[in-house]
Amino acid sequence: MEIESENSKKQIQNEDENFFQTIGSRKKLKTLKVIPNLPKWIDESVNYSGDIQNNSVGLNEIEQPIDDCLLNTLRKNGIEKLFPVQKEVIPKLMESLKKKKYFRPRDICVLSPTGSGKTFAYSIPVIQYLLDRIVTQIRVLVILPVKDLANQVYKVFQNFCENTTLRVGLATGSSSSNTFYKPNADGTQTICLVDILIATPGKLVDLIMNNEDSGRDFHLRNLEILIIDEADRMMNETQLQWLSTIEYAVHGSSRKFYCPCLTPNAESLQCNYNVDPLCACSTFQMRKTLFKILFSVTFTTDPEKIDNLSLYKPLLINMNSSNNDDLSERIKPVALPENLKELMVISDQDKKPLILWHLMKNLGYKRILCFANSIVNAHRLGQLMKKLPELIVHELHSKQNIHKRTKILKKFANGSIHILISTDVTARGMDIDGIDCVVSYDLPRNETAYIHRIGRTARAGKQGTAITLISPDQLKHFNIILRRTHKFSSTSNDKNK
Ligand SMILES: Nc1ncnc2c1ncn2[C@@H]1O[C@H](COP(=O)(O)OP(=O)(O)OP(=O)(O)O)[C@@H](O)[C@H]1O
Repeated sequence: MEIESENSKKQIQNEDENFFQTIGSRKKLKTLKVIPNLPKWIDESVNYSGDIQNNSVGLNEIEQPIDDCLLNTLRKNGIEKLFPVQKEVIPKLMESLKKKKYFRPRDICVLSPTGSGKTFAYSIPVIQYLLDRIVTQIRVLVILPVKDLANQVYKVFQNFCENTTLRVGLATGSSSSNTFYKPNADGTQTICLVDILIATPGKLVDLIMNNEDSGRDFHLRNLEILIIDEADRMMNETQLQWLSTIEYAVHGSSRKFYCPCLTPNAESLQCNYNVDPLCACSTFQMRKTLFKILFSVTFTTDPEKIDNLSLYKPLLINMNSSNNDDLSERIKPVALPENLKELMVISDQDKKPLILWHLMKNLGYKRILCFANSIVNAHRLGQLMKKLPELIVHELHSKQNIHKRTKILKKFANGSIHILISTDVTARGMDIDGIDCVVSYDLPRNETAYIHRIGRTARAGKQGTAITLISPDQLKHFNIILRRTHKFSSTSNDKNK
């Protein structure tokens, strides 16, 4: 009897466990994996190998020839070969831009690892496209998430445009000049002063909106090409609604227009030229279309965010060459720089500053970029490290103004600073020459942050080391980050782990 009642008790308990989740219980419930419903164009991506060592080509070896003045600038900067992303993307963009007069080009989205040369991949073809323009108008807009990055890209464009008649403008919160248009001699018209505008979203929205309010002379009615660098980060800047503001500034109040060829009753149907097939009306409106080009290391798997970009028949070029069957995994960060060595040091929190000192003094690293998770942490560590002998240490964070940050970065690049302790403000896109070691002093929050941090070294095919300092209790979290980062990375990366 007793045994029977024991059994029935157990049975009831098991049934209960199946129906109820007890809060705080250790039992793991199987959770179903959510598979995002991603658009078909991601499945139809064209994949290439991003191997800089084996897949670079000579400057004259691509299908569409690069103009002599751009070739001269490249050679002057010591560039003799085009990296894989440049080899694949430059001819495709040139071809799309050539045909742009007659056909609306497919929008292009490029995924490529950190330090693989994405900036040249978009700057060369758009400058070449503008070389024979007659009237100066803002025709190209490059959007970047932060001032420091916008500054960096501005310098690249300025360098390429030096021996041309093209003018480049910079619109960030701290840019010294905000004059992009001026009145002509008799004051009857306005003259545009820039062909290519590099901007951060906040400043650009401010220029567009204030122009509307106060009648200033800023407009984007002639904009033809929109380049979105660090596209995945830009997709998160939703609070400003920067993309719809730009599109509004280009197209005016309505992006739709009446399409009489599709219906006898013209008023009853509007043809959305973003999604509908080309027709007589849409070709008539061709001048008003905006060619969108996106560059990123990582990409969102959120279908809503992708949809918000309203891309036109997008073509995805993936330099990560992962052929994973799972669509959502294909656009995740997969490839790391080829010559990157990843290391981790398990240490108690109070020993970490000494490890940093040891790396510099005993292991011979010359220039270390060290990441902390907050301004307070960076400042505290900076103050402590400054007390250690024979080390020149500086800190860098968003509370410093852009001029101070630029000055520090310049000093760091020319070797006058040994260790730069930074928040994640420098983690994305910053190209600082000669960093031989990146240290994550605080554990990065996720795999995306980790990939961007370690991507500050081993750039352009060079060697580099990334070291993560972790306390024993962080090991589990760091393992998850590593597993996600290396899930599909190539064997060349695996051997460096
Ligand atoms: N063909 C080339 N030959 C030699 N160096 C190059 C070449 N192309 C680019 N570089 C150099 O490689 C470095 C990295 O380039 P870039 O900043 O464009 O990389 P990125 O892919 O945009 O990186 P991130 O994703 O981190 O922003 C730069 O210093 C650039 O001058």
